Amino acid sequence: MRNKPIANVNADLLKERKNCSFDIEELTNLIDGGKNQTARRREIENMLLKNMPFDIIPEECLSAKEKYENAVRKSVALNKIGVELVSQVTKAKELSDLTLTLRRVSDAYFREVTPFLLHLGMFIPTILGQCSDEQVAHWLPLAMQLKIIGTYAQTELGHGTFIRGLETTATYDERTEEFVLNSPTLSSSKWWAGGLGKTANHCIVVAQLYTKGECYGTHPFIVQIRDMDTHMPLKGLKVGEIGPRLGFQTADNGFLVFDNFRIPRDSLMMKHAKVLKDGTYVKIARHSKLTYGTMIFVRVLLVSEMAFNLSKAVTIAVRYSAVRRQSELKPNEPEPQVLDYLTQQHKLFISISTVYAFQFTSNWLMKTYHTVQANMKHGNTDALPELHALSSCLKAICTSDCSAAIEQCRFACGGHGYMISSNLPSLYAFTTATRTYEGDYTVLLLQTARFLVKTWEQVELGNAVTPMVAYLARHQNREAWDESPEGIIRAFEAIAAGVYQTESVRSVSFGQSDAIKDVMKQLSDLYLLYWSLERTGDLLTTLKSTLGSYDGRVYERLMEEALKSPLNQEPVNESFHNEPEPQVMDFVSQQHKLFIGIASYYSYSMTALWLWDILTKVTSELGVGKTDRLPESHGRAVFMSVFNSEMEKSVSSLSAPLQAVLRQLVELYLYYWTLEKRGDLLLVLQSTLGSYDGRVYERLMEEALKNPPNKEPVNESFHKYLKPFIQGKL
Ligand SMILES: CCC/C=C/C(=O)SCCNC(=O)CCNC(=O)[C@H](O)C(C)(C)COP(=O)([O-])OP(=O)([O-])OC[C@H]1O[C@@H](n2cnc3c(N)ncnc32)[C@H](O)[C@@H]1OP(=O)([O-])[O-]
Ligand SMILES: Cc1cc2nc3c(=O)[nH]c(=O)nc-3n(C[C@H](O)[C@H](O)[C@H](O)COP(=O)(O)OP(=O)(O)OC[C@H]3O[C@@H](n4cnc5c(N)ncnc54)[C@H](O)[C@@H]3O)c2cc1C
Repeated sequence: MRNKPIANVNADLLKERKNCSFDIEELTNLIDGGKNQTARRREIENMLLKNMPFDIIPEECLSAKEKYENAVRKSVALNKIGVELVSQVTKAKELSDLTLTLRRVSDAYFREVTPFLLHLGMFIPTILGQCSDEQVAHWLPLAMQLKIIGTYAQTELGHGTFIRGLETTATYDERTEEFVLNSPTLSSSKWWAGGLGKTANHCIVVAQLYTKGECYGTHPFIVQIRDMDTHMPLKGLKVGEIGPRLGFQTADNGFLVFDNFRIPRDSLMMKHAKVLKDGTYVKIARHSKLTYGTMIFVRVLLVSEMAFNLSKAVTIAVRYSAVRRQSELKPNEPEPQVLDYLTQQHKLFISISTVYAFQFTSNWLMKTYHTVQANMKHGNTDALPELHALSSCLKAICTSDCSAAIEQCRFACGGHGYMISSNLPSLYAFTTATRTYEGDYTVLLLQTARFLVKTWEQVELGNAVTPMVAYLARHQNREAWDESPEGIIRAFEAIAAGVYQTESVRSVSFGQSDAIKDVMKQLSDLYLLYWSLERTGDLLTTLKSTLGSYDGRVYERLMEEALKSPLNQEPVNESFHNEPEPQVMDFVSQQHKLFIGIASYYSYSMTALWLWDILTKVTSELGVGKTDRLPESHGRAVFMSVFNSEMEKSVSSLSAPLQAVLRQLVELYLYYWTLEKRGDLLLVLQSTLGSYDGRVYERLMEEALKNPPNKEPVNESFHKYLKPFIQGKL
């Protein structure tokens, strides 16, 4: 693991490494958190790697059954050493460093994941976060020493996102002082829990708690599911593996069905609520969502997990790009390294800076998490809503960006990137799942939006808000976003970028050499510039805001808009009489994801027919242009115009309703891509720099003079605040 000299290193790689402008060891220390941490990490890694058995046949060449068995074999070997190491540690910081090192080694050890992932990642954290002190004293040593192996079964066939809709019931029977677990419907079957299929003998089960005929909502229970000796499922349970999936092949994700399965009263995890022997329900928590605590913890963890997984993918792709040579640029000269192509750098360098963005943000987020936890120990839950919003938003964005970036890394490796042995497909499969599990991307962004809207209301009322969202109250920033979902999301992206910038500057401000500082600054700038270019359309959008209009008629405009709402077009909504659960198809965000697929299908089929006739012409046209973006726009324009015209030709003989549907698809395709690429469109069409007459400087000045702040020589805030402040009278 240490940078030992290795024989037969590729000459191009050696050359690239010699060009490095900074000391690699210094950067390694920065990432690890200091020299001592680097040394300790290497010591543990070397010890583990020396003592662990390796694969004889590559994991990917085994059958599903063999893969699972091999994963258990390796997990046991790793955990045996892990338990030993953990038992030697006394300080909390050492334990957290060790746990991270074990997690990272485990990552290098398994191409897929260990079946113990949920035990370490959710079972133990839930014991810590949801059990009473006595329960922790009982369960934690058993779990830490792996005397029991647990998992976390919350999701059911019918519900993952909507936790309050879970159907598994835990009904208290005061005669026997037991809870009775039942799965009343097929859709209430627990589904997905990692390690449940074959490995775990204990399980945290989230179920609706009933006592004395009342339902008190979802609560976590700790439940033994298999015999400790025979490992057979206990009577009253149906348990198994859910079947092949994308990635997670060795995680043995499972299902679990209860049939009048009895568990003792103290199986209820009683930190936040308890049920007394006589069945009385006692609420302890000061915040109703404290039972969701493990999810927050894992969302926080995932930011650093994404940094790590992307760092692996981009290291693979950058090394390979240095080695790979392709195309003849000048006759009789060597083919260039693909890393030298600007387009290749465009694909890869953003991933490098993203790794640092995620890692610095993750360090900060973890600190914030611990601070909020410490406050909650003293009964103060004030910061929990913001932590929830922040961890939801950062989890959603980093998992989504990470899987997209890993896919870019794979593209950057051409055909060989498709090979399982490159590890890029496995990295992609693992990270793309993170976008869904522990809270779906869209759903978590909507949670954050909910928090931002509430904060915005406070800002409007002139009330104080927390420092993280204080920018909402500043006039200039208010103009940088609007109240649309994209605007709200963008505002939070701005926070993430801001954290990265301040944290990276803080982390490199002492100790580190100028060379490292320069590189970190470049990476930070790249990240900010990349995203401001990616989101040019958003940045250029006009305000479109009821709150930020020039004339300040905020309340009038809010009322006008409210009256336009379809909900206000009928005095009583039908949900008053009847409240069906919505189909996910009814969510506009879901339709946004799906309908473009239908429209694209028709667009591609129409264009394919047309393309067949004029293949040669199109091929030469697509060759025009020097960057990725122009041909992409060109290709899209071709799809749009062909789809539009060919569809018109072919629908004329169809019935009117079908014609209408097909025309809607054309419109959807055109509008979708207009919105997706509005940055490109606005840059081309509404630019001071790209006008037909080339009067760039004149136009820049004209635009500047139109700027409202230039309409008055001195702003009134000078008299109100700045002057008294300067004169010491404030
Ligand atoms: C290796 C693989 C491992 C994978 C494992 C898994 O996937 S395990 C399975 C992982 N599964 C998932 O991750 C499932 C994802 N689903 C969920 O997390 C939730 O069901 C939900 C958050 C979407 C909605 O929950 P809901 O319907 O109960 O809530 P609501 O929307 O009606 O909002 C009411 C209020 O509650 C607030 N609030 C909400 N959460 C929190 C919180 N944690 N803290 C603090 N506050 C929170 C919210 O802001 C709002 O506040 P306001 O505005 O009234 O002041
Ligand atoms: C690899 C993997 C491992 C997992 N491991 C575990 C585990 O160990 N334990 C466990 O309990 N669970 C586990 N899960 C389950 C996971 O937590 C859920 O799949 C996840 O929370 C999403 O829920 P869902 O599947 O019900 O999706 P749904 O909520 O049904 O989502 C379907 C679509 O509906 C949309 N949608 C849903 N609600 C809304 C809304 N309110 N507004 C707008 N759009 C909405 C979503 O955006 C999505 O596009 C795992 C899942 C995976 C993929």
